[in-house]
Amino acid sequence: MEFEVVDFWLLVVGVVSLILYLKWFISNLKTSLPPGPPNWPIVGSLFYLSKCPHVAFANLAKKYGPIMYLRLGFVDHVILSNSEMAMELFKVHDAEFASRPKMIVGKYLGLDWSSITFSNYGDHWRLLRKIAATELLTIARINSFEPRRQEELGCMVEKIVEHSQGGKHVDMKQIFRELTRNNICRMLFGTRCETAKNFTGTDFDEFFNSVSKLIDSMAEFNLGDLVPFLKPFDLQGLEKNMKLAKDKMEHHVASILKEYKKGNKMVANSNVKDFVEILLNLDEKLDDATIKSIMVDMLAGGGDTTAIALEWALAEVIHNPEIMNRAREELDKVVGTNRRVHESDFPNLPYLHTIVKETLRLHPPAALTLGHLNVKDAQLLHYKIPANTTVLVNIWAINRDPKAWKKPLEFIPDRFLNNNISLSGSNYNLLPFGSGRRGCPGMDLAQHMVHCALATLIQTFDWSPPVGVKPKDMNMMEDYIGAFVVKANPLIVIAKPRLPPQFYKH
Ligand code: HEM
Repeated sequence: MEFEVVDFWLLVVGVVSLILYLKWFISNLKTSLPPGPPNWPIVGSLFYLSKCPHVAFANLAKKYGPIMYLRLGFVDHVILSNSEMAMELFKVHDAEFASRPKMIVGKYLGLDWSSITFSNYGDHWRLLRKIAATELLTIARINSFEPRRQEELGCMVEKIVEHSQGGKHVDMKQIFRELTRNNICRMLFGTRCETAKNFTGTDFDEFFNSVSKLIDSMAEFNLGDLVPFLKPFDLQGLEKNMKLAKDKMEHHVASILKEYKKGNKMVANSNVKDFVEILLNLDEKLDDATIKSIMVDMLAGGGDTTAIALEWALAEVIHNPEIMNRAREELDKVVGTNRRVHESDFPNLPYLHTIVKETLRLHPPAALTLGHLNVKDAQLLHYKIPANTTVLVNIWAINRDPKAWKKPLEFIPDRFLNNNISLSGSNYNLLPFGSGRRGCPGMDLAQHMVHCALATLIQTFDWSPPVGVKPKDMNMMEDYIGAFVVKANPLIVIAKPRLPPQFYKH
């Protein structure tokens, strides 16, 4: 009898243990890490990366799938490479993955991780995003700066004429950089970069060069970020250079801020409010450090990204003359040839919109999102994502996914005619500005700048590739510099004025 009772209880314990084990086993199976390449001791999967990480990740994804785990040094990374996975992140788990990895570059470019871009998901970031969304980058505010953007376009047109005198080739990369940098400076503090120099001694070429150096260091995987015990040694010398660049960058924004605080607005009698003025007069009083970090966000986020998009857009329409002709026909029909195109014409220029969308699909300046980080253990689909994983979305791979786009490597603006696929991040097959709460707050401004400049260029000049190069033979190769996908060869072209002389005087 006793034996029977013992047997019974042994059986119960055995069955319960088996059930618990099976449950644990199945749940572990269900929440394993995503698949990925082998991880070697210390270096992890670093060997699989190349100069163009977005291309390396896209190639690895062909083997391991659209959600992939890599350990880079000591840091867990997950790479998402298709629209389903992007939707899973941005729509289903957006808040859980809304923090940022504490990368060394954030200390310098993000002024101690205090900028919108580099700060963690929390109250400070929320306040800054709110200010950006409700005070600085609203459509009404963007529109209030249209006269300044038009003046800048006038300067750009004049410069192109000057540079192309006698049939000389024009370096558009340089021209676009100046245009977008001046546009952003004029929103921040009213004046062009050169004028700011006369006013405060601020050398904005030096400022932007410092920012570029800091952004360049983002493109290089910093060993100090990946292998924490190597951080103090700064083996690549990156941190030393970042500190130098940050000191210059901060000095320049501080000198502008100082003038404003003394009551010296740079453009007297203007009824358009500059960003710095707005930031100094908010109901929530901001300290200088916060104002400086927002200034850096705008100057760093908005300058070169937009210039790169413009360079690709103009390169593609010169490379595809039939597209250029159709865009010009549309402009001539809607705007005519008696006045320059205005931003108010945009709703009537649907073909122009398709060119901009197609440019940002095929050539998204930011190939990867910035790192998204989960502070707690989380899941994406049924995969386990350990706390403090850096999640990157491969925008470049998604925008050219053959499952989502027909002939994905061809430049076909028509694919956006008669549909309302938008660039705003609601279509997960097209994510040049990211999506969700960490998506780009400057996307409307960027689109205004690109549309307006491209329309003006197509309206006012005839364009051709350098002598001896046919449009179809133009070099459209990509390179990855400073965390951006740029044209490997700067766009150097021939521009011939096509309208009466008054169009070219500013
Ligand atoms: C064609 C131009 C631009 C492109 C392609 C672009 C793209 C992006 C992308 C992909 C992100 C990262 C999203 C993520 O991590 O998920 C981002 C973030 C950001 N962008 Fe842009 N951007 C552009 C223009 C601008 C402009 C004009 C500004 C401001 C004036 C700006 C300010 C920012 C800021 C502050 C962030 C960080 C947002 C956050 O962390 O909350 N960007 N942008």
